[in-house]
Amino acid sequence: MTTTATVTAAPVVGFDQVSKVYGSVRAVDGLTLALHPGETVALLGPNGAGKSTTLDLLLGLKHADSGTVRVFGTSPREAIVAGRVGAMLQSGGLMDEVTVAELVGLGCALHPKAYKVTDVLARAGISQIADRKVNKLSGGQAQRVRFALATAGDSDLIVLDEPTTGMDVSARQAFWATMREQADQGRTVLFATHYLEEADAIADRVLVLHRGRLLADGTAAEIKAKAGARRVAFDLEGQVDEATLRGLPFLTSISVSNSGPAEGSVHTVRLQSSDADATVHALYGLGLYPRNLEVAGLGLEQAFVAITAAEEAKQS
Ligand SMILES: Nc1ncnc2c1ncn2[C@@H]1O[C@H](COP(=O)(O)OP(=O)(O)OP(=O)(O)O)[C@@H](O)[C@H]1O
Repeated sequence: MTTTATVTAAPVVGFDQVSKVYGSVRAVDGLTLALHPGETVALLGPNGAGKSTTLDLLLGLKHADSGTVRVFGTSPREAIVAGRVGAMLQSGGLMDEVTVAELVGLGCALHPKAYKVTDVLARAGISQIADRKVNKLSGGQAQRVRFALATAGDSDLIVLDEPTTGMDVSARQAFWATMREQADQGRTVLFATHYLEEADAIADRVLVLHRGRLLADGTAAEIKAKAGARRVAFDLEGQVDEATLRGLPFLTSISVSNSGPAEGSVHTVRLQSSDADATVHALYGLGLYPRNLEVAGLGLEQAFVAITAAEEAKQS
């Protein structure tokens, strides 16, 4: 992978024991992490986990109560003034009474390493609405304008807070194709999302935040493995005693649905187990004959739910 980022010893982003407190809420709690050049990193976490606060700290929009935030080895403000960071935040921030072209033109004018306005509009897929007033845009179009502002110049780090919320499927695909190009040119991309399939498909690295702390940090495959559980699915013919199935060892969840042509003829069982081999062994031990048996790892979404639920259980 080529890199346009200046090679320095400092990471692209460095958080060292960073905390941010609102009253009694520790939105970010002793967070330490480093992002490296060329990485595409997804920031995941349930509502209120501290994702937006983390991005605001990184962009210098909020200040840490303790710890240090460095961006390219400098303060966030210095990095932004130098044009090294492009950002797309969740909502607000678009001036109403200007056209799309005027607003993007302003974004370009403010960027020390700006691209041509027409190129920025084209890349974000908004050339055709360039003359439209910003307050007349649909939600998905407004997101594209925010994306255009985040890519108005040649930044080394692009920060995106829930960038595809409100975009339709094709807009979302086009958005990620553009983002991939940015990453392939060596830029570091950090995005917060609730769409776990996007994180799975796009990110080289996934950070899971929970109550302001880093709960997991690795590739999507590592996060899935960390959840430890596997999915098992099979069909059972004839009458099924659900209570017996619920007694299988190592289950973390189970659902039984009627899937045959006649009521009660075939049941499809889907379960999660922390030891799938032992669960399946016990199933045969009950004298049952599972058909169409499938054993698979967890998807990122299921792994995320399992990891955060386990942490909730530990803390309560
Ligand atoms: N300005 C504020 N004043 C008080 N509390 C705040 C403020 N901003 C955030 N919080 C609280 O800090 C915690 C973290 O919020 P944050 O918005 O960073 O989470 P998030 O992970 O981005 O959530 P979401 O997925 O819902 O966008 C939440 O409990 C939130 O209520």
